[in-house]
Amino acid sequence: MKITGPVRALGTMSGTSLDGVDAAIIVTNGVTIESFGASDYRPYSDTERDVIRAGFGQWGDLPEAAEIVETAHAQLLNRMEPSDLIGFHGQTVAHDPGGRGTHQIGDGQVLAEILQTPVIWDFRSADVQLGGQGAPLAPFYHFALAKWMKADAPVAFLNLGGVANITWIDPRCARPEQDGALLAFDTGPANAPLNDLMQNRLGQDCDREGALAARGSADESILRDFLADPFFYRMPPKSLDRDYFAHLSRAVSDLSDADAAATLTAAVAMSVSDAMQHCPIPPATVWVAGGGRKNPTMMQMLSATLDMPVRPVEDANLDGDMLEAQAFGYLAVRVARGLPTSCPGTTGVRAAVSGGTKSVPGKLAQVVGG
Ligand SMILES: Nc1ncnc2c1ncn2[C@@H]1O[C@H](COP(=O)(O)OP(=O)(O)OP(=O)(O)O)[C@@H](O)[C@H]1O
Ligand SMILES: CC(=O)N[C@H]1[C@@H]2OC[C@@H](O2)[C@@H](O)[C@@H]1O[C@H](C)C(=O)O
Repeated sequence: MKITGPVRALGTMSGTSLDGVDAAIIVTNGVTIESFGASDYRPYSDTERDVIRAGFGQWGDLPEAAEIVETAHAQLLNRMEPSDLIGFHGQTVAHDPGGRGTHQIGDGQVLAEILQTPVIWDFRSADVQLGGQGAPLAPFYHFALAKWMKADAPVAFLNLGGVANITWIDPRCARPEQDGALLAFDTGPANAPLNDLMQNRLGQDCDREGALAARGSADESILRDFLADPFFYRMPPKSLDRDYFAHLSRAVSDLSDADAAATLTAAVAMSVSDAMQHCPIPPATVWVAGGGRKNPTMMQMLSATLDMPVRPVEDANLDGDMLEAQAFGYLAVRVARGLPTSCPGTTGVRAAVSGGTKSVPGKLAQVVGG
């Protein structure tokens, strides 16, 4: 497929919180954003979630979990408008960039056959093979968003999913792979330890609206220990496995429910605040996407800890639930055009690289990047 102008790309994301699959249309030439299209969501059932979660931390084939991921995507995408190209992230089950690599399940060729549409997938492997972290990959999309927003001074995007990641952008640069245009890295936990606490103690999926944390007080000594973790002493780019900070849920085991939730919520704000020291200059605004922006206690703690405005991306007319899905639609178009999807400033890769594998209906997968 030769891309000369804007195409309709359908991007998908099945994130670390395992709530379900997001899908969103974006019209783009892989450089500028022309417009946003429809989006939709398909939750995983409890049984599906349990099967996928059982695969977390495993590096081998997970046929049952992979089929669940493929089927959920196929059901969701089949009920959406057709597109020219699909960007399929898959589901991350294990991530160890300095060691065993990164492992996303779900086969793009299967989706290409079912949906009769070209699919770009396996976005992270080429980056890891070239010495990168393989994550985060949304930063090249954040760069396009900063241009779309007509930002004229550095801004940051903060994604609060299971893990938190930040992208610092200098929109005065012409291209995202240019030196000094982007700095991106995972900052620490977002909702994963808090969700685990809510599940284990109260059988709830999350601290809805931050109501529990709002009633508690954060434990300063646990937070001090948390910030002493070697992860915070590493220079970016750096990335995290979802469960790297799982021990934090155990560290709060002697606290009341409310104090434990407050401590885990404060840990998110403290680690984002710690991350700011790496930004070349402070961003004018921190634009927040991901489920954590719907937690008012988390947002208040962030505002109290950071020295700049912290605003949900909705204030810029964006959909904070769909940013990651849009990102993988955008990146799919870049891969199809051979444009880079990561660079030293975003993943620590040796040089800018165009990752991804392309599968077309009826054909064997062919690597187009790397
Ligand atoms: N109303 C709400 N109140 C509090 N927390 C919420 C609310 N809505 C969503 N969340 C939190 O956001 C999480 C989902 O966030 P999101 O969908 O951004 O994660 P993800 O995309 O799966 O993760 P990642 O970006 O790490 O892959 C939920 O698990 C929950 O913890
Ligand atoms: C390996 C992996 O799937 N990482 C995810 C995860 O979820 C958030 C954070 O950790 C980020 O590094 C990444 O996802 C986003 C979409 C990214 O690549 O930009």
